[in-house]
Amino acid sequence: NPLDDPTADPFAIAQLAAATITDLTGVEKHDIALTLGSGWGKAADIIGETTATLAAADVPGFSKPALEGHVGTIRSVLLPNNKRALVIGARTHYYENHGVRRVVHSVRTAAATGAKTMILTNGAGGIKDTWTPGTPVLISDHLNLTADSPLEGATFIDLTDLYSKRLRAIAQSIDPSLDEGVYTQFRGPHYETPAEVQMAKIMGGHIVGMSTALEAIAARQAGMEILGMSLITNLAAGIQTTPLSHEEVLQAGKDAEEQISALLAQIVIA
Ligand SMILES: Nc1nc2[nH]c(I)nc2c(=O)[nH]1
Repeated sequence: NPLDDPTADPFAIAQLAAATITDLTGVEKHDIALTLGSGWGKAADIIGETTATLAAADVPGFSKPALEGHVGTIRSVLLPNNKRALVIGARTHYYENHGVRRVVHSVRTAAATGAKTMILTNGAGGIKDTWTPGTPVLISDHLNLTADSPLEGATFIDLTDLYSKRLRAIAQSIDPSLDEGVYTQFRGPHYETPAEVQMAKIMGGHIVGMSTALEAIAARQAGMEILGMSLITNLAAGIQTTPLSHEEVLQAGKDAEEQISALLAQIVIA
């Protein structure tokens, strides 16, 4: 992967990836980009008409996803409002240890295709005990516990309103029942101990996950407006009495797919 060369320029590789996407999809410019996390995969099918599906591995800087069941694709979707959505189903997680440049490459590539809005979705654990598995929540802010950043050098970037209040208001106008919470990105791949979940709670976190925060910082650096949404697929360790199971996580995502895909379909054209 060209991004594994420490002397490479990640922004040049994002431009190359964007040019490849334009060539392979025949679409000059994309207006909005979505990264679909666990449980959100179905959204791509219903937000509009997919006119091209690329294998992520065919686009410079992308690689085969580590999560089973996550087909590594990049899709160009024509929305009902004639805008173009780039749907990235090929997230690289920080826990794969390929470095933060690979984690945020999809966001930088989306920006290079012209997208001004970045929708970051994920599956996550819930700390609020009023949430049940299958509940989608808006991300209002984040706690970045990776001790890392996609920014290099003296790039001091403001992160206030990182998760756009304007886009959250649009989402809540579509579904007034949507709650919101602070997303805590842990490095993973292990889940948190109950004590670590309590630590996140004490620090003001409501959601625990292993993605999104670093991608959001890179999206802000690229000047994009960001909407983050988590599908609470399990209550975080210690919040619920039974131990976590990956199967439960996958099932909760499946059950919620219809509702959250319909929600996204309305948000992208709002
Ligand atoms: N860190 C963390 N990530 C997750 N992803 C999913 I799905 N559930 C969890 C969780 O409970 N903790």
